[in-house]
Amino acid sequence: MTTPLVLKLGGALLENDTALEQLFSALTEFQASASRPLILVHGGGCFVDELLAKMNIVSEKKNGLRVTPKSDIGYITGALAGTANKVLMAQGIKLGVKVVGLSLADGGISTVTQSTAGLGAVGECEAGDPALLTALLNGGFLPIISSIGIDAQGQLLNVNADQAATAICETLNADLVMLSDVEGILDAEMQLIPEMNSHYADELITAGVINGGMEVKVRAALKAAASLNRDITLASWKVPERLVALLNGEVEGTKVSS
Ligand SMILES: Nc1ncnc2c1ncn2[C@@H]1O[C@H](COP(=O)(O)OP(=O)(O)O)[C@@H](O)[C@H]1O
Ligand SMILES: CC(=O)N[C@@H](CCC(=O)OP(=O)(O)O)C(=O)O
Repeated sequence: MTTPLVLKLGGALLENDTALEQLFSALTEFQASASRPLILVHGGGCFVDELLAKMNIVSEKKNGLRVTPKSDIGYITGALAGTANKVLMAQGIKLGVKVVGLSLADGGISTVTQSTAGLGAVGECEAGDPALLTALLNGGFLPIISSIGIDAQGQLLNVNADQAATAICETLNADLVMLSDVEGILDAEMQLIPEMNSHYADELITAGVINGGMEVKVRAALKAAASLNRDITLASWKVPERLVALLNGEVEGTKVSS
């Protein structure tokens, strides 16, 4: 099999039907021309925020990760493995793509354990068994994977979707492109940083220039870059006419290397 490509989708993209339609049409164009196995891993923090707000639940993040009381994990599972996953499947189905909706727990594609950082039902994930994904890719299916995991004790866990994408990338020894609301990592003057490595990232995190969700994303990208010995791309979904070129490896956004 040629090297698969894992594409992580996050941010407001999931709530933007026009942008999703443009993205899926770029994906079908890419698949037709590149004939390369493609896997989507998605977030949906925006759906979680909305649902919890409707339930009058105040949600807090620590260092970019959502504190997840056990009493909230059912709602969060519904928003991520339910709404977000099915919204993405719907876009694929409209274009005749053979989509399969999964979570990190399906077929052991990732091993998830509860975080010890005192965040409640939050999971940390590692590479798992590639068998299910390989079978689906060989069958011409497009796996769409949410970041809900289940640990060995059967607990549902909320995993950050950038970390989930990293684990799936490691499961398949794949390339990784992460699409977000920003064009890449920005410096203190809000200018795009084209290349990032671990030393520079540590410096910018210490200085507070990289924070919140981007800190989690950069650390996840650095981990994948080191374990797979390949560059990871962080880019924006907001320039649809550039998406096919981006998926074909043309330089966009920030390139993260170990
Ligand atoms: N140095 C930085 N460069 C770019 N974005 C940053 C930076 N530091 C913090 N951020 C924030 O991180 C966000 C991206 O992280 P996040 O919202 O978790 O993305 P996603 O939901 O796509 O995974 C940006 O929208 C921005 O608000
Ligand atoms: C533990 C943790 O922070 N989980 C995230 C999972 C969703 C996510 O990562 O969504 P985006 O990629 O759209 O930000 C959350 O609850 O928001």
